[in-house]
Amino acid sequence: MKIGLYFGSFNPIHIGHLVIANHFAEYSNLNEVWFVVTPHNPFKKKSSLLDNFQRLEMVYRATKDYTKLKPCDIEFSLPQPNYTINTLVYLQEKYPDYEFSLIMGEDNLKSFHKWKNYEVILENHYIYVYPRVSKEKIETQFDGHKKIHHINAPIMELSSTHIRNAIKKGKNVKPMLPEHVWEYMDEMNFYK
Ligand SMILES: Nc1ncnc2c1ncn2[C@@H]1O[C@H](COP(=O)(O)OP(=O)(O)OP(=O)(O)O)[C@@H](O)[C@H]1O
Ligand SMILES: O=C(O)c1ccc[n+]([C@@H]2O[C@H](COP(=O)([O-])O)[C@@H](O)[C@H]2O)c1
Repeated sequence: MKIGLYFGSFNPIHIGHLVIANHFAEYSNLNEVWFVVTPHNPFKKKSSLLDNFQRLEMVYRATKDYTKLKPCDIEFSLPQPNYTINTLVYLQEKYPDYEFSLIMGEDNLKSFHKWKNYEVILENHYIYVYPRVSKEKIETQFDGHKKIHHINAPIMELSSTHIRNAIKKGKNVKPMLPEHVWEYMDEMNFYK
């Protein structure tokens, strides 16, 4: 079983995330894509984050109609901030027969050399990188690395930050969110 791990805060999950995950589920050799909801990204402040379970609930609602896309709460029970290496080691021990790969945007690859034990991650896992912002490839120290594959996926310039700010200003953000997520956020008055 080949699993693509798509890590993020998902505060909230939006159409950009869903389009990417679905692209990998449909056009790569991955059997499933798991959205790993991160309680605390070591590079981000935790203060603006919605509760873990509410972010997980949004991922659950976004993926429930897609058989190959799954929410994953594995990081909720691991030490924080959440270093990806710890999660990968834990998952590999729990599912020894699965092959876990990472899915990340080109923006994240630029700072990947600052991640804890990134060399160990690269030794043991493939990384699938998709473009962000422009179709022109961003150069990094990982160019040509045999474990890193660049995949041509659709670009949607959306971000959770933009969505949260727009909601605060009273703007309509409905088209940027999976329908069930928008309904839940609206009902719960999130980010207002
Ligand atoms: N529009 C998008 N298209 C494709 N990938 C995205 C998009 N937005 C974010 N990602 C990627 O999704 C993963 C999880 O992202 P994250 O939850 O941090 O979302 P974000 O929209 O970047 O959030 P924030 O604005 O709060 O930083 C990261 O790998 C990030 O690069
Ligand atoms: O392991 C690390 O050192 C590390 C450093 C920065 C980010 N990450 C993980 O990368 C994921 C996506 O990050 P971001 O910046 O797009 O929110 C999230 O799950 C973080 O925990 C991991």
